[in-house]
Amino acid sequence: MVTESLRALSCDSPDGLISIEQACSRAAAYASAIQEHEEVSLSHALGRTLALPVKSVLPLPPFHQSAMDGYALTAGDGLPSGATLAIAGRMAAGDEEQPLPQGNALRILTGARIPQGADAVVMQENVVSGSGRIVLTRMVRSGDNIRRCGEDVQAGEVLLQPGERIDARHVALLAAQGYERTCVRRRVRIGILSTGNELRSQGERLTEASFFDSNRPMIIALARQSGADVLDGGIVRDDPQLIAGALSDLARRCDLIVTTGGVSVGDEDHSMTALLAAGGRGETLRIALKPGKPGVVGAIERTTYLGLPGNPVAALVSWLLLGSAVLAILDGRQARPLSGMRLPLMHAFNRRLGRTEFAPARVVQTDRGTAVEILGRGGSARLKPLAAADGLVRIEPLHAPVAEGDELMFHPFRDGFSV
Ligand SMILES: Nc1nc2c(c(=O)[nH]1)N[C@H]1C(S)=C(S)[C@@H](COP(=O)(O)OP(=O)(O)OC[C@H]3O[C@@H](n4cnc5c(N)ncnc54)[C@H](O)[C@@H]3O)O[C@H]1N2
Ligand code: MOO
Repeated sequence: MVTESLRALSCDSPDGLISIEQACSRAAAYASAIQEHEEVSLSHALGRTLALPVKSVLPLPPFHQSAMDGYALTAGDGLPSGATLAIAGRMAAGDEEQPLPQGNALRILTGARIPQGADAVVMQENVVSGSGRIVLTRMVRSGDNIRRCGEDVQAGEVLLQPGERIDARHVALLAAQGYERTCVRRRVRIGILSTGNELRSQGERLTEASFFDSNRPMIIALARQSGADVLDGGIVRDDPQLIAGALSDLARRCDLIVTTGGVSVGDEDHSMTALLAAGGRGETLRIALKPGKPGVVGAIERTTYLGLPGNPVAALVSWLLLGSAVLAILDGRQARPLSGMRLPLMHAFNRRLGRTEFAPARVVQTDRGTAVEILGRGGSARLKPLAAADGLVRIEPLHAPVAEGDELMFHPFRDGFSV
């Protein structure tokens, strides 16, 4: 096995395969951050990237408030179980403050302002009430069940940094501060086209040797999931001049152009030639990645170019890795690694050493707990296993063969699937 491993490695290394990290930084080197900002209402902020820091204008909570339904009282150095207090009034959330006479308690509900003089709230479960009074059944201490003004957020502190991708949690924080609008970066504009004489758009008639383009709809969907505006460049035939024309046209209107197909070594692989003919610059990559070995990265003036492989699973994996690195730069964000967890593989998986491999996999429950099962092994052109999978497993270059029970990193599609 060792001899076979060494042979596999020595085959790959002279090929000059670069690591995923090197490929991502090569791709990212052709991108620079979009500078334009715009103001959007909070209801349109989801998925957008903050352009400026957000400072708090209010302490949160804005006043001392009750954390429980119960009774507000003055505990001082502590009120023992058995202490009896008259109920002097009632305050629900949103009510004006009521006076609290010394030695009394005030019926109080969660979220209500703590009245002057009170320093604790006793939960209603910890009293016996009746005839307008309460008897404590537990010791009550000063500070019990009170949310203090500013304990969450202090006025004037920086709450969110530029580059933060706004999700529901950030919307909640901005809303709690009373912000109606927020300043975000302009959406990234991505032009997407497919190359290949064999490809047809949905609705077109298929010939004997043609089939429907699935990459462009997939990349459009992925780009939209990541919050970009998309320009659909259609299908372009395998002709370097035609592809160059389409690239020049998109370069005038987009921050990033993504093509699929034509990045390998075949006679009809024209991405690099077309990029140069369009006045661009760039390089062909050969990455220690399976699927997704070939790729072209570059730029036409200020527009970044990403040429992804034609095989659909390869296109998807390359987009998740290279696409996310480029988008992070364009959008002024930190590139986030795909989220994931380690899970055991439920079966052995034989493979060659040398490349990082991503494979569609589903989560299964076995007698020994949660595990993953690889689907449609090795098929970088197969869509059905991809659609049936819960995510991708990542196998490291030197992990071969993979034994049953070996732990692999599993990246679920639902989190981190948009880049
Ligand atoms: N001699 C070699 N041949 C190949 C190598 C290699 O190293 N040496 N690499 C293989 C790998 S790995 C991949 S991945 C592909 C990448 O090829 P291209 O990016 O040049 O893509 P094409 O040849 O144009 O297409 C590959 C495959 O994918 C189909 N395809 C293309 N576009 C679409 C689309 N929009 N929707 C659906 N399917 C698409 C295309 O018909 C081909 O079947 O090269 C290997 N070859
Ligand atoms: O690496 Mo290709 O990208 O196997 O499908």
